[in-house]
Amino acid sequence: MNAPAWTRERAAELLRSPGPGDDKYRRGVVGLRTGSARYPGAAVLGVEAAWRAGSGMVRYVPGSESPGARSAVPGLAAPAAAVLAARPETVFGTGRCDAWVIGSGTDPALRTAAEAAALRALLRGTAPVVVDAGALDLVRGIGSEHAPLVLTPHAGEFARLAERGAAESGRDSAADGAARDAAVAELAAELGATVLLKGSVTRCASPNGEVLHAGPATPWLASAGTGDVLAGALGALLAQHAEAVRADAALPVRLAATAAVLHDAAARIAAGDPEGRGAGRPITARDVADALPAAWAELVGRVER
Ligand SMILES: NC(=O)C1=CN([C@@H]2O[C@H](COP(=O)(O)OP(=O)(O)OC[C@H]3O[C@@H](n4cnc5c(N)ncnc54)[C@H](O)[C@@H]3O)[C@@H](O)[C@H]2O)[C@@H](O)CC1
Ligand SMILES: Nc1ncnc2c1ncn2[C@@H]1O[C@H](COP(=O)(O)OP(=O)(O)O)[C@@H](O)[C@H]1O
Repeated sequence: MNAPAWTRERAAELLRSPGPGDDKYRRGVVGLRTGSARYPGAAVLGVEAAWRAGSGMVRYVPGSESPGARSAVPGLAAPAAAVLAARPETVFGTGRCDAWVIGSGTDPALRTAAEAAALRALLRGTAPVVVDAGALDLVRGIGSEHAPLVLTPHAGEFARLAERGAAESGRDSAADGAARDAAVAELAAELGATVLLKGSVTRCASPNGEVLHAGPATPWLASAGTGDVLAGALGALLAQHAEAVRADAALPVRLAATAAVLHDAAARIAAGDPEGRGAGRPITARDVADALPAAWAELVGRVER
């Protein structure tokens, strides 16, 4: 049986617009502990997307790196400086957060013990956490008491996490779609976490076996950094619904699929590819983040395409 497609209409129902009783805190505070000396750009992309997907406040907390951590290029700005330059609205340092994004732009091989402990504390907290890229390996072994988690692996990361061969979880094809759905649902059940497997079709599974499809997305999305944008946007949506997420175990998988639909809608606008079949023009991850507000308006029906 095919998993249901998460439609634009269903996604729009979860895009929460502010009302007169809102303030920046009530609208949702998202914290990002992402990026590194090696990958400062990933921090910028996630922060940008978190703002552009409707957060009331975005906090950025640089991870602690060993003194020997090397940037990819000597003299490259540290992630916090890059975030500040790109988005001065961002609030730096710790404070109350309704949801977290961790792992984007980090390499587990370079992680310090102090950083691992700080990330495990978030994973064992109460605020929902988007677990991306270099933090995915921390999920195994945190125990059964943990925050609502949404893991966002690409196919290579999924294969490592699920301890499967890449061929089993790699490229999208209709023939093995059902097997891939089953593999994503199995991992979600095993880890007690929502799993969002990125690809042309993004597959989202809840621990209780619900699987939703978003896409196929515009193939222009297959570009470095767009996953960092997705993680930031998903963090924003989780922060906006954080209280409901703690009460309703079915919500994270729907928010994950909503983030994927919003992300694709932004990429289609940026690329000039409304049908999502590869018409239009090349885009960058930053273009996708910049188009999130227009995609939001399009989904909630405030503007024509
Ligand atoms: N501007 C930036 O700072 C950017 C930083 N990035 C960060 O770079 C780090 C490394 O991420 P990567 O994904 O490149 O490397 P990884 O080391 O996680 O995975 C790449 C390996 O997985 C395999 N693979 C299989 N299926 C794949 C798929 N569908 N997509 C990608 N790889 C697949 C590749 O062949 C390759 O061997 C992450 O922390 C990521 O967040 C990237 O997001 C790119 C942009
Ligand atoms: N062929 C494709 N068609 C449409 N979208 C794709 C395709 N391949 C990848 N994507 C999307 O592009 C994004 C890539 O994310 P990811 O692999 O994490 O990249 P990065 O780590 O460089 O940010 C995901 O949202 C994924 O769903």
